[in-house]
Amino acid sequence: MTAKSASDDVLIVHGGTPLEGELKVRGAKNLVPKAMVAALLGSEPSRLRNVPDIRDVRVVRGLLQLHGVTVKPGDEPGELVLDPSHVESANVADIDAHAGSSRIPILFCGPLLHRLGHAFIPGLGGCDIGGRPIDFHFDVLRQFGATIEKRADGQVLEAKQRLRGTKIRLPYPSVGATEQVLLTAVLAEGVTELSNAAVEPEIEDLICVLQKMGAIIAMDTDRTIRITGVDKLGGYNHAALPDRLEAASWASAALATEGDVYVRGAQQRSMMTFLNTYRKVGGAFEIDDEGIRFWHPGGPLNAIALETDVHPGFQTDWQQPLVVALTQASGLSIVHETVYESRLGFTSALNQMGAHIQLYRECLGGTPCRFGQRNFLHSAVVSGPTKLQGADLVIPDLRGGFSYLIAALAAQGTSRVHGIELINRGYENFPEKLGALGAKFELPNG
Ligand SMILES: CC(=O)N[C@H]1[C@@H](OP(=O)(O)OP(=O)(O)OC[C@H]2O[C@@H](n3ccc(=O)[nH]c3=O)[C@H](O)[C@@H]2O)O[C@H](CO)[C@@H](O)[C@@H]1O
Ligand SMILES: C=C(OP(=O)(O)O)C(=O)O
Repeated sequence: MTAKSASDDVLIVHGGTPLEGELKVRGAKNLVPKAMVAALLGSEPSRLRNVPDIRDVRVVRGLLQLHGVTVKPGDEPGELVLDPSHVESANVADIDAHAGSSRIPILFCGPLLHRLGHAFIPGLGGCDIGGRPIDFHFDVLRQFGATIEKRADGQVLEAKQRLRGTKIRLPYPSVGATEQVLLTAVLAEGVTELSNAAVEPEIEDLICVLQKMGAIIAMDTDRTIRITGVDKLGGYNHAALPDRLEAASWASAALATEGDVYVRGAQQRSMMTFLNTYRKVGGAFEIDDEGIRFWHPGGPLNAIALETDVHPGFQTDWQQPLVVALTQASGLSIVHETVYESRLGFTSALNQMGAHIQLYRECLGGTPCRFGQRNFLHSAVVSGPTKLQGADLVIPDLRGGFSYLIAALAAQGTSRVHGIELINRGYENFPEKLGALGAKFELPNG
């Protein structure tokens, strides 16, 4: 931590007050930037509604503008109008400067190859929760007919002729690689068959966007997606699905602080697995047409065994916030992280606050995963309940950061949470939302 980040980017939290009240979640961080990239494929303007003001959206907006797309606010709040009539090459140094902390630049490959015949992809950002290779992406792009040249500052891709549909089997149902295939196959010549695809709700919503543009995409029940390439796509008018990851984060905060929070926009369908787990832990919820109320019903919480997985399993981005609530459950909880090999490092700071969390290299869940026997501390035993005490915390990644906020809110005493700018990557206006829920905090430089 530099002296600058220590003093400029800090939230001082006075813990011990239950979060109570209402907030609204808008469009999903893991859909909105991708729908914005999809607009590049169209020959007409697109309208995207329910767009949150988060850093990943700002990064993609900047990258689209660098490539000649005009991006303007629409008539209603949270609406963007994206006009791709004049797509052009961008200066490599500018792309590098704009790519920032996001992983989305990799998804520009297919659309830029279709529009310009070439693309430059800078080094990627995103959360530091594992190696996060992009080998699947480049393997599939080569199968479509692209050539890829690795350079020190990024990758240069070229399509000498129209990309061709192909038959692909992903080694693992990667969200990003599935989106890469979708965004490339829709304008490729002929049919693409993708098996072992990811089927997260955000992917289904991206498919809805592409279908509105004129794409032909069929989803089978066995993780197979068939795309019939078309010659031209139009624009879309779409309201992004709400952010189920943010909704679950606030639900976990309600549980850990013994609070009661209504999350307007939260949807049962995309959160079913989370809701089942929440109920097993002892959290209460009530669903209506506008959102979901989450609360701690009093009494002890239950320890559980939890394994993260691809959809429809327990989403890995739900894991870190819920672990804070598990420190308040009676008994031993087991957490097996099977999506990212290094997503449990954030627990050491929770231990400094008084939690008892022990990490293991073994697969402690029921299913052996890719990380077993490979020296990754990817399983945890959480022993609770433990009282948490305020501490000085440095945010390691997006969800880890929100977890530290929850821990600081649940703890006795005062915490200083450093590096809160990272949270802006995926949580819109979180200080305002905390304020509306009655949290006691100061933003000394805000
Ligand atoms: C912007 C966005 O939507 N981010 C989400 C997306 O990330 P992202 O799309 O990066 O995640 P992936 O689903 O691709 O990654 C899953 C696993 O596949 C591995 N892998 C992936 C690609 C590849 O080329 N090679 C490879 O080995 C990764 O290292 C990881 O272990 O899905 C993740 C899993 O639901 C979520 O946690 C992220 O919030
Ligand atoms: C891991 C995450 O995002 P990203 O893929 O953008 O790093 C996340 O949202 O928790």
